[in-house]
Amino acid sequence: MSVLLDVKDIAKSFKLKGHWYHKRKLNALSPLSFAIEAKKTLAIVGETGSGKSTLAKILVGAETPTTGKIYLNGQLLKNQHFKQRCQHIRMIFQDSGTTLNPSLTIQELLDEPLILNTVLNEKQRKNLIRTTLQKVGLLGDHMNFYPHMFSGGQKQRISLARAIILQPQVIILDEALAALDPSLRSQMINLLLDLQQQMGLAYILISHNLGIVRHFSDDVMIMSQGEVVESGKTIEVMRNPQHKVTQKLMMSQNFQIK
Ligand SMILES: Nc1ncnc2c1ncn2[C@@H]1O[C@H](COP(=O)(O)OP(=O)(O)OP(=O)(O)O)[C@@H](O)[C@H]1O
Repeated sequence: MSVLLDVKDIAKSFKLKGHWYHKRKLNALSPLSFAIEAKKTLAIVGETGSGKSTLAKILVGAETPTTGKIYLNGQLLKNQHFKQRCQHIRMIFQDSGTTLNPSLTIQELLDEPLILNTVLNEKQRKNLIRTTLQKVGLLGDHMNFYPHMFSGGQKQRISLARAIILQPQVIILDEALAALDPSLRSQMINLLLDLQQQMGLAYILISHNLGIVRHFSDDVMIMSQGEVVESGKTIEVMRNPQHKVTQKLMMSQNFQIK
């Protein structure tokens, strides 16, 4: 398998407010590199403030890295090409479902990215919206409904439909499964795994929950204070955690693999 997303030496520092002769900087991310293949999932785990969201924002183009480069299919992603970036790398948040604009129908919500990013006519867009809703386990006719007519789990599926409608290659799941109860969560994980195979997607899973990370990811990166302290195959890292941050995380969740 060849590399889909190649992240090389990405770092980020924020300038903090201060006197002009005493400007302070916060290093949110020290230079880090990783690569993901299609149909694979990389989990990013770390305590609060470890830099996970900053990294995710850089990947989707919402933050500019201080240094480093990102390649998708061998092509350098330019920071200013936001449209190209958001077509290929999409993000779903924990509360994505609740942020759906309540005054728009599902059809209008899913039509927005298509109008902005494609040259499809109205009929083609409507057909694509119908098939995308079916792909995420909803009905084509749900396009005429409003967000408040859906449950939390269904709203998360609508966010997923919005994320996949432009046929992206990478989806970042930022605690996207955290708010779901265990049975809805496993349904959503199975759906995500099916879509991964069908569409050749790579996932980046940001999660605090080591149970989800173990079930869902192939590889894991453990972060602390902006640095990757441990990384490797999820099962191997969890069987034999080397770094004290990983060990502490596992102990705090009473998590053990024999
Ligand atoms: N816009 C910003 N300006 C200044 N500092 C920032 C900014 N965004 C993030 N930071 C700082 O960068 C560091 C990393 O933050 P980040 O949100 O990436 O952590 P995180 O691992 O996602 O945490 P959480 O799990 O709580 O979301 C923190 O110290 C944070 O305060």
